[in-house]
Amino acid sequence: MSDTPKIIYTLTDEAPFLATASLLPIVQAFAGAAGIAVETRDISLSGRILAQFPDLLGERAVGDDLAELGELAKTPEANIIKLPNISASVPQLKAAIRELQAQGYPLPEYPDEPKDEAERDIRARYGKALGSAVNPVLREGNSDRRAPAAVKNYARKHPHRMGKWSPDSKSHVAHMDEGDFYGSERSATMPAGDVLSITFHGNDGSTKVLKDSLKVQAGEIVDGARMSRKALAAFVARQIEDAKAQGVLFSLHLKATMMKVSDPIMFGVVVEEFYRPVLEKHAAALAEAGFNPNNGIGDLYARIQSLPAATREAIEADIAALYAQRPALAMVNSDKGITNLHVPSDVIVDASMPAMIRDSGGMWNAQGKLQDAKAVIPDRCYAGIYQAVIEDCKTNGAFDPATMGSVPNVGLMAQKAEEYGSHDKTFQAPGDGVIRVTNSRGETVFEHAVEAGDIWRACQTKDAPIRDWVKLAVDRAHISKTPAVFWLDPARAHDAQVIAKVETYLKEHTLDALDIRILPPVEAMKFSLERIRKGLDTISVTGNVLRDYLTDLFPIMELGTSAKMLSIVPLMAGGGLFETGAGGSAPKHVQQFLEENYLRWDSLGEFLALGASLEHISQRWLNSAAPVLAQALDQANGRILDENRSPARRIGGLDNRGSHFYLALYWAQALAAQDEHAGLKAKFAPLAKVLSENEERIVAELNGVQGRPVDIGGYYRPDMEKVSAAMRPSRLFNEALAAL
Ligand SMILES: NC(=O)C1=CN([C@@H]2O[C@H](COP(=O)(O)OP(=O)(O)OC[C@H]3O[C@@H](n4cnc5c(N)ncnc54)[C@H](OP(=O)(O)O)[C@@H]3O)[C@@H](O)[C@H]2O)C=CC1
Ligand SMILES: O=C(O)CCC(=O)C(=O)O
Ligand SMILES: [Mg+2]
Repeated sequence: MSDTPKIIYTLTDEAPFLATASLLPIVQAFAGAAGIAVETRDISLSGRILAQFPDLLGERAVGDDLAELGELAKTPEANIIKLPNISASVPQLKAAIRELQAQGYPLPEYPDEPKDEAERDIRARYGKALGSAVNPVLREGNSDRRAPAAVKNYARKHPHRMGKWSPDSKSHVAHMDEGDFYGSERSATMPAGDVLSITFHGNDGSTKVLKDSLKVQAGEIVDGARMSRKALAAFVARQIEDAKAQGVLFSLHLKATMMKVSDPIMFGVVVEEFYRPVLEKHAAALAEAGFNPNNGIGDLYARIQSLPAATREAIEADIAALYAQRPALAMVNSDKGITNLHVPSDVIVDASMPAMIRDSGGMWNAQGKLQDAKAVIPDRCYAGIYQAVIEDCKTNGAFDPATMGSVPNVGLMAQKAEEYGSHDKTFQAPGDGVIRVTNSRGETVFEHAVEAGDIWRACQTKDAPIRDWVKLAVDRAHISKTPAVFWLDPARAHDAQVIAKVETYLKEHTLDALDIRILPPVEAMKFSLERIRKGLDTISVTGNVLRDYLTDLFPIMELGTSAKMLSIVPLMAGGGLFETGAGGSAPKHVQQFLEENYLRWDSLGEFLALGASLEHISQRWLNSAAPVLAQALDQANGRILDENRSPARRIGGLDNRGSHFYLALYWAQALAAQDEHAGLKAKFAPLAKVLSENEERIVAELNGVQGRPVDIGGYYRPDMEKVSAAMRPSRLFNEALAAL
């Protein structure tokens, strides 16, 4: 371990990046005064794209910061604060490439259909920046996400608005009953380290190696599952009819960002079914334009611009006519006519389903009104949990943030666990036949019959992360004296293997006085909901996907947003990764900022992550200032909540910048008031004085800039100087910090 503690603060995208321009100078000033270095690393989408092309960029080449942090995460030195970043869909990736090209970076076009080796190389490099490319690299530990007591108490005292639920709501979840991943899953625990191969054997006698040299460890769980394309298409066709018959909105909820290979294909199947008559009629023209349904109907509108006007108009007219026959689509932006099927990354299940449940079970229709909706979540593995919440709300009404209990989460995610690590093992069957997994002796581990176009995927879950996850769950149950439920389904092949391990590893711990259960997800949901309505807490101990889903669902119901969560990843090598909240990059916030110079991003998640990072330093390094700094920050966070210094949603009040000023003010005041560390006291007393005396002037300077459009020179790679100027408009405040 080095002598000087260091925090790595990540530069990401969109609203969190803008917020960083204002918050980071404060963090650097305060931490610096305590002898803690704060460095930055760029893991933004644009930074990750540029890092793939050092050979083309000459002097403008940038380092691969993400790869560096991925290595750091495997060491005890790691102390990383990770803000949310864009997990890009193909349309977002292309937009970022266009912007970088316009800024003079000589990047190649994204090849949709690579024609030769050079284009395959370019596509592979861009592929590294696609989808959820950051989190799996950094997450060398399991996750511990919860609402800190101060935040939960605040939410109870100041409950956010929840939509009313009617027992007559027609909203519901629709899932497949056969032909999905759930129904076909096979799973095996490896008796010894081995090297596996995945091969397609066609009914016509052909064979194709899909993946070889797949290393597995002793005790590792390996699964395979298949989604039938035909069954999916037939299911979707029935749901379109049913939505029309019931008069509800049709909506699709997937995770095309994180499940970057399988889910865009499923998205494409739904787009094809919904628009089938038009796509069939104009098949030749659309092929010529290069339309790919996996990129959404937005891709069609973009592509047909290249077609002759008459063809384009005919296609547009046919789509308009089709809408009259189809059920209404849920909208992402009704003012702009952007539907649920426009872009695969616009509706992301972890955030979209909680938003629907928070809003009375409705989604937005084309008239900008809430309407009951059918939520299509094709696979059965997790769809049922949302239906359980919907049924509960129909029976018992909306949840009440003023009285409801809490469901914190301990999530298995280390080392690319489960589905979220499956991208490099996900394939579309090249023909009818069998996909077989074999070991190094040529024996079959398991196999699936497939038809052309089926999605087949394998997942890996290593043993050490499972053992660590069980320990983390037991520790949390002890610390918080709360029942803990493992959400595992014995009827699912993978879960059955995990249950066996959980039962083994639970024996390593003292479980006296603990209430620990293993329940299938729907039962676990019902159990937790029953308790939450009584104001009781229940720890959810889940696999990677449910970790993602539940850490948006419960915080959004309990706190209004997942941004206010503490999200800690105790890294298995001893370091710490501190994520901010569980939510995303909130692109809506950037739009508001550009139009009216008002940023409503709430950085509470960053404040909490910083506190956890400082506590980590206190435990690992000999630094007498860190615990004092952490404690003072905790007090400041409490005051931010109590005195309502968080950003308001609408222009006029305090925004992100104003809330950062109050953080600095309260933090400095707490440091000036303490007597544990004389050096810090002496350093911060003058700052506390200047900020207190000038509170009104500084707030006026910060709020005075609101109301006019602002230019930051780019969306994916804004101009740092312009961003900094926009986000730090108070000279007085800047000078006070600089004087520290
Ligand atoms: N960890 C990560 O890196 C993650 C990244 N993402 C990425 O984020 C982008 C958007 O994803 P999406 O699913 O829309 O989810 P978001 O969490 O970005 O947005 C959903 C809504 O949550 C609320 N919200 C989230 N964070 C804050 C905050 N700090 N302050 C105030 N409100 C907040 C807002 O709701 P309201 O309007 O109701 O106030 C927002 O519109 C995508 O590019 C996605 O890939 C998504 C999840 C995690
Ligand atoms: O990596 C991503 O794309 C999203 C991560 C996420 O939603 C989560 O971990 O909660
Ligand atoms: Mg999530």
